[in-house]
Amino acid sequence: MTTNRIGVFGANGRMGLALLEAATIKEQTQLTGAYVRSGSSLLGINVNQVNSAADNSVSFSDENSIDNVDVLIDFTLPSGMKNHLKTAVAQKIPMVIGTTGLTNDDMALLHDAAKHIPIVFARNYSVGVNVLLNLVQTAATKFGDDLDIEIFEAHHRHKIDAPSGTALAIGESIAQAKGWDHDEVAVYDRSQVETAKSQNEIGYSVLRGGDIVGEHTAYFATMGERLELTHKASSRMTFALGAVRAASWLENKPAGLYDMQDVLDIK
Ligand SMILES: NC(=O)C1=CN([C@@H]2O[C@H](COP(=O)(O)OP(=O)(O)OC[C@H]3O[C@@H](n4cnc5c(N)ncnc54)[C@H](OP(=O)(O)O)[C@@H]3O)[C@@H](O)[C@H]2O)C=CC1
Ligand SMILES: O=C(O)C1=N[C@H](C(=O)O)C[C@H](O)C1
Repeated sequence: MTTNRIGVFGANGRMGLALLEAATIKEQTQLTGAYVRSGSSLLGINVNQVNSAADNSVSFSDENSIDNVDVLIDFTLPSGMKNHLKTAVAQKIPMVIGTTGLTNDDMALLHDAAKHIPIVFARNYSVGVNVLLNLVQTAATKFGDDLDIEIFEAHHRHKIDAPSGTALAIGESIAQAKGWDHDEVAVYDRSQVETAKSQNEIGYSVLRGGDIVGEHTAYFATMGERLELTHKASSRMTFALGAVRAASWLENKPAGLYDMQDVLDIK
């Protein structure tokens, strides 16, 4: 296997820093780009000064000057991701994207871009959550119709989007198995719904606090019993190593939109 040269957008972010380390320590990959915004005070500074586990031959550089990379990784915000996507398409460089909080319009841009370059997009790069996406489909269909489905997620105090991308992916996976339109069955705010819960709903609830890396529980509750399927991430390196694995998997793939279940071959 050849060595993939990896460039990381948003390299100074929480995930960015973990990705610099993951691309450095994986044998099949080499970190060659640590991209930050134009004007960042980090430009020119060795990445090793910010994360001592990251390759000390690389310095932070401007996100508008990409070269010497085989694949780009983006865990930023939707506004950043859209710009980075344009750059990747213009330079025909495959992308791994983990940014959440995307709108339907943003998703349409991803689908368009994937006509030109191969892209892996996943709202969670852990193995556990991608297995969970299959398990919830089994749970949702093995109980009868008298079933209440709720999804709870907890994250650190800095997280902006809610519910998390992973919570929505779990809900969409359940909706698909039930033959439901997710947008029609999702309930985000029960305080405004002054009726009892119906069984054709997926309810979401959210906690934000401290340094929680990411926790998700899908509840399947009926009369007399309740099944709870929980995933807990305890390190961002889990996501970063998954994303770097996806970057290696992308080598020689044709243009198209893939996800982490494709990478893990568990669809
Ligand atoms: N799919 C998955 O497995 C996971 C996904 N995530 C997602 O990754 C994203 C980032 O999370 P996290 O690292 O915690 O966030 P941070 O806030 O720590 O980092 C965000 C990074 O994005 C950069 N950025 C933001 N806006 C722009 C822009 N318009 N142009 C260029 N760069 C920009 C920031 O740069 P600056 O400092 O200059 O603002 C910073 O480097 C979130 O959407 C999160 O939900 C997180 C973990 C796992
Ligand atoms: O913002 C985070 O931190 C995370 N975001 C992703 C999400 O929105 O699901 C994945 C993970 O849970 C951490």
